[in-house]
Amino acid sequence: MRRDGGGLPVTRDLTIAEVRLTPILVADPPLLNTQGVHQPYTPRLIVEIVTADGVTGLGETYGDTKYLELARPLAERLTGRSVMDVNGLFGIDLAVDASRVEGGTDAGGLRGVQTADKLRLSVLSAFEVACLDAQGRALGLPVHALLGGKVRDAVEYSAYLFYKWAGHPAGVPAEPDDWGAALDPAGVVEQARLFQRRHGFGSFKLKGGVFPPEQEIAAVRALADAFPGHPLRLDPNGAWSVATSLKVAKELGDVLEYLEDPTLGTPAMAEVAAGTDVPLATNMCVTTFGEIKEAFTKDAVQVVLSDHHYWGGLRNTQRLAAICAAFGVGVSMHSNTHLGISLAAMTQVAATVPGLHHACDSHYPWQSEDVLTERIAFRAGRVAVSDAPGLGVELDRDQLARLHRRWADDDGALRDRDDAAAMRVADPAWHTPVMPRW
Ligand SMILES: O=C([O-])C(=O)C[C@H](O)[C@@H](O)C(=O)[O-]
Ligand SMILES: [Mg+2]
Repeated sequence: MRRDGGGLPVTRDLTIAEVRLTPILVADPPLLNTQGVHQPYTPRLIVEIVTADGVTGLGETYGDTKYLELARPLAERLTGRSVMDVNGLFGIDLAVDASRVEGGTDAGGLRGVQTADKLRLSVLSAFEVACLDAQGRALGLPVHALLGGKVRDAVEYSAYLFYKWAGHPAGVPAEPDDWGAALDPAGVVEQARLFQRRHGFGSFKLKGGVFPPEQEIAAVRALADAFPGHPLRLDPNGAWSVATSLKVAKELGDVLEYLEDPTLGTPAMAEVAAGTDVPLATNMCVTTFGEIKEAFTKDAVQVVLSDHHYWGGLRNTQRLAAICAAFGVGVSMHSNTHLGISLAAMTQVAATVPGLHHACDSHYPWQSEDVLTERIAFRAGRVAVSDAPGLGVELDRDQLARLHRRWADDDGALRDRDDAAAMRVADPAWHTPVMPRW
């Protein structure tokens, strides 16, 4: 903190002087889910908020077109506002065209209802994180201190296992990956061993809904044999009927920490919850504050996966966690594909949530690329909570420019996530399956 001649601290000028938005395309392996497969590159948006003092705060969110179309006019309205005025940020009317969103099919991301307000929050979250990062850098405080202080020094993450091909289809421009194929129980266990060797993970989540339930039951059994006593979770993104969900819960009840979104919709989840003691988790039927009352009064879910991107930032994540605690519902953390800015933000807010008793999801190990000068490390499956000012990360501008050029050079085919379109490259007859599939 600079001081004047009399030794008194000089207040910083935290007025927003500039906002920079950089859409990028990030390499992604051929990860399979119930909608299809990940495209070779996924869109993300990097937000920079620069104060009159020259302090730059960083944020990150989805980079698909519908998010960009909201972020751009928002960015133009921020100059002259203070990075301290985060409440004011959420009061800005973004005039979301609901017809562009509601009722839209979820072409990728598998994160529940599509609403105008959720789209708005998914954009604002990146600006909130950037404001908090700027505040912390200007005041010399970590973001967790701005959120009330940390209750843990490290945040545990879960190995996010996927069925995957060895590589993207022949002829498709893509970055190679060194994970190999995982299309059966042995492949899933080998992938889990790699996650453990590389990052020390002790908790394992399998993305299911890809193969018939019997095969996924066998894969989780193989994981339980390979990692006895370790927390395991399975997530088919609503691919099963109530009856199938109950069958899987019965078969795996002795080894599952929780069963995530076995079926679609709160009523069906409530039916499954009434028929099993296996805790049900969700990032599909409770993804907005408006969905909490029905789900909690029906005991449809026992764990809600937060996600600061679509819940509307770090402070809303804390609010969600407090509501979950009030109802005796657990809280964990969801992940879509993301980079280090978001991992830093996830870790800062997770550090402040007392009732966080489940390892958080993160796709970060799948991302061979990042826009930071230094990758964030998992050690013993945990990320140390940074006490550096702000988020504690620095932008690698050369990397940012390279990934932006990839986005600029794209003909539009990859600027919006579409797992079904990616699958049709390998299987032209593929269409997003009607749920429930089994
Ligand atoms: O937990 C989840 O449902 C997800 O992370 C949804 C994601 O879209 C995941 O299925 C993926 O990235 O393929
Ligand atoms: Mg999920």
